[in-house]
Amino acid sequence: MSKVPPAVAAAPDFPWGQVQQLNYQDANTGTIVQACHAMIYARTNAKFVSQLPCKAWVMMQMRFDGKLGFPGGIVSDLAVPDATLEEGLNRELEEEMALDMSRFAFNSSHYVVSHYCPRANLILNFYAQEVSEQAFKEIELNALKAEEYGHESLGVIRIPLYTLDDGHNGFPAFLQNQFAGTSVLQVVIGLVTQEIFTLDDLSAFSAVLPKHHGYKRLFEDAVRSYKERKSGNVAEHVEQNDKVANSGQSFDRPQTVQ
Ligand SMILES: O=c1[nH]cnc2c1ncn2[C@@H]1O[C@H](COP(=O)(O)OP(=O)(O)O)[C@@H](O)[C@H]1O
Repeated sequence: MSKVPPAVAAAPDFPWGQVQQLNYQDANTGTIVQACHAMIYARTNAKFVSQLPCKAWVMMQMRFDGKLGFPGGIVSDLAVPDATLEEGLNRELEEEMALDMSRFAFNSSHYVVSHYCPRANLILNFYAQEVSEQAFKEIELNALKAEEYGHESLGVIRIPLYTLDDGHNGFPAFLQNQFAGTSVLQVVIGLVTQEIFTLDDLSAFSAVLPKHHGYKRLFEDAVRSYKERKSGNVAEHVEQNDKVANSGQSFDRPQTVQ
């Protein structure tokens, strides 16, 4: 029988201070390893134990490594060399969650933000898609039938977006889990850009949000550039259903978005 390795201390925090935001074009034309992750959510009037408004159902998953993350994965080992990020994301979601591509395929209109992490030499792209409550429940149930269920993914979860009377249990306690990659940053960016939480709502959780250098700036930059892009007030351009293929250009100096 193999010996169980001793438990080691928690992995160091994600190096927020080094992480840079990229614009969509730079992310989509890079040759650096890319990962895409997706937030699927439904707005709801449902209440937790008939009392606390849930605001929305937002899906994450328990990963094989014991951390929470959004469904998705590495996409730059694309089976089809010129495939777009969204094609890679959709392939991952089909494998990981058996997501029905005839109804819920992601495209560039769902794009939210990209971050480059020099330490891992990895670009992390983030998408969000709203579905109906009914569709959300179907997606949850269907995820149990996915090829990777029980391997890469140990099951989808809903984020508890309410706070219990003690002021800690619910969302504040949830934020104290361990999160893969940039996913805790993506949680707050997703909630605010998708207008599930306002900035005021979020400020109530400041005591339990990461305090590390760079984290707050990354959050603010992401929200600002998302809003500018959606209002059409920015040079960066993400057209629905466009086909920006990996161009094979080198990509050694990612640019931050101003
Ligand atoms: O939800 C997420 N958001 C942002 N980064 C993540 C998330 N989940 C995993 N990561 C990071 O992305 C990288 C690839 O992740 P993942 O394990 O999903 O891909 P893979 O299953 O294709 O290997 C890892 O470095 C991990 O830290």
